[in-house]
Amino acid sequence: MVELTAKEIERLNQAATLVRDQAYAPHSHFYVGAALLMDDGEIVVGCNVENASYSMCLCAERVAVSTAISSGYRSWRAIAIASLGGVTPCGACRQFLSEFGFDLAVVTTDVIDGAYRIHRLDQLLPEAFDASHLPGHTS
Ligand SMILES: O=c1ccn([C@H]2C[C@H](O)[C@@H](CO)O2)c(=O)[nH]1
Ligand SMILES: [Zn+2]
Repeated sequence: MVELTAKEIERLNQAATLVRDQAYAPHSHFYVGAALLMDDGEIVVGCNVENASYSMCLCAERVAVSTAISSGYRSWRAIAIASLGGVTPCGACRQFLSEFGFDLAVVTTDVIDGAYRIHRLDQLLPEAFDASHLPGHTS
């Protein structure tokens, strides 16, 4: 399991909770913030972005990952997700996150009282499909 210090967890939860205020969620009114902890200690955030064409809604986790990739990052140690109830990522986001490694700490935080749980991505996505299943893959 990725080791996180209490300070790192606090910084991540704060960043995820703060960016949640930027969420664009006029349809569901379910506001989510996500924060990724980079290997260099930087934090990259994202919030959910909804659309009147519901299937186009973007989850906070995928926005954060896409922002990190666009900023030149390729790996990170942890993600915190702040929401009402401290929900775990949807199936699509579990798959999206898994592209960058299964040894990821997933911190799910309830914005009401700050209570959080720490999971590991491979626990949230057992028997995952990944690049090793593709034809021509070696190793
Ligand atoms: O882990 C989650 C779960 C849901 N949502 C968003 C998607 C949609 O905008 C709204 C309701 O599903 O919440 C996230 O961003 N992350
Ligand atoms: Zn999702």
